[in-house]
Amino acid sequence: MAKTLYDKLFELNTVYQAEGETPILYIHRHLMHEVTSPQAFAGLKGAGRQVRQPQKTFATMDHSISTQSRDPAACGEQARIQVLELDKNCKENNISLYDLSNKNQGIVHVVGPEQGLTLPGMTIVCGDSHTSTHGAFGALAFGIGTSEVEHVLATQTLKQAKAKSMKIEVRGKVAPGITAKDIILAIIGKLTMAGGTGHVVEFCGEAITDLSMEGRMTVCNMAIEMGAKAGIIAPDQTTFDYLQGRPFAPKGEQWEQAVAFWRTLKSDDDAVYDTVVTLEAKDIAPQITWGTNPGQVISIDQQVPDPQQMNDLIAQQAAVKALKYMGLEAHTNLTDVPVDKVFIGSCTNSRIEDLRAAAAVVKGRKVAQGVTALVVPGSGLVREQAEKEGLDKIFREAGFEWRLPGCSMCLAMNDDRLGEWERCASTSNRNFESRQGRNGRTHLVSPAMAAAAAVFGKFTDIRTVELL
Ligand SMILES: CC(C)[C@H](C(=O)O)[C@@H](O)C(=O)O
Ligand code: SF4
Repeated sequence: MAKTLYDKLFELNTVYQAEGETPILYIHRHLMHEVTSPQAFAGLKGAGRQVRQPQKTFATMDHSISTQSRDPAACGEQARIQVLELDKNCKENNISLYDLSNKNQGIVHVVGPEQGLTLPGMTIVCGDSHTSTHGAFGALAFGIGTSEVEHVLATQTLKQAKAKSMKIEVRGKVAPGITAKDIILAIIGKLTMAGGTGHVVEFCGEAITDLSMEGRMTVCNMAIEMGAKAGIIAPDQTTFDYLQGRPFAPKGEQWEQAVAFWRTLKSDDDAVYDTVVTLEAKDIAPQITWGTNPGQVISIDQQVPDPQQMNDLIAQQAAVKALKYMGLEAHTNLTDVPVDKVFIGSCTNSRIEDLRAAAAVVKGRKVAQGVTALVVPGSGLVREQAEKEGLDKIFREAGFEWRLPGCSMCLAMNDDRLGEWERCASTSNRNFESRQGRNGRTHLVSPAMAAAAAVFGKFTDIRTVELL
């Protein structure tokens, strides 16, 4: 029978299967950060068990750290304990750690691909929902809970039922200025935040294969925001070119063999999916969320929707509540709405291409009066590359803060957060109530749109902005 890419990845990595039982997958890479690992290590220790394959686990520090200083105590006692626990646990168990003094340190989903740890065909897990990012390489990658982290540490395997399959095809080419972030927000807008529930989503079509690896990661990163278990994109030459020469990528003859195998990782032409969704790329305009879930999204040239015009009662009630929280009226043009803060960063949009896109808009301009704007590179290597290209200078001269790598203002778990009722243009992936700080208001946008909001002081249609 014809197989989908997901079928192939699942079969390839199943090490135990029996009638009436949940299959068991082998796990190639276990990524880790300071927030979801301490209890897992404690559980393991309590049970007197060892880490089964420490060389397959890689850790970094990202959530509970400051991006203004490398002092582990900078974000308070709880954060300090988390960070030091991770350090201790990695040392005790021979696990590689990119700690705060390591130049490769950064957000776990930026670091993995960058190091070549993320390879096609692999199973990759992490105690973090945005592990779906790694699916951009044709890996089966998904977030797991803390008890599963413990299980993977002990066995290097995981019980996993097979999900349903969904194909999302984005046909044709996007218009100039439209980015991966706009594509995925438009998809979530169409499907809603629950549209992918129970599915592993394969993204395909010309607009997807046209994307760089950075763009593909942005798309798969947010698969989780429509409720999907994972997102995947079939590997191709773009994938191989990105990976070649990375520290953990295969070398020499092994590289050739690997690429030959990776080329087989695609859905058969006549493969059947449980759900199929199609979008036309040319219809996608710059996207911006107006509400408190990522499905509450519009094109920048549309007005904020009127709940009274919504047929679905639940959607209507959610919209009323969201508008109240966001301090917005129906029929508002968001291009009339000022912002207080701008956050360019997170595992969705903190890679070099994202910073280049933002810098292109910022160049020759200044951050608007009253706006606080920060750029937080996703990793030490992204930061280094950006500095080599002089992007840091462009940002600093315009009045942006240029930070050290970490999750920063994506979530209110460190020293960066929104003040009460502050409005933020953010390149991150979640906009629920208080996500970026108590009673903060988040609008999810692309890096170029965030940069435009910073320099014009209000949301701006990137298609109207001239590059200086
Ligand atoms: C802290 C962590 C468990 C969490 C996640 O799983 O996604 C975080 O990364 C987030 O983005 O909310
Ligand atoms: S950057 Fe944000 S979404 Fe990504 S792992 Fe960190 S907190 Fe989660």
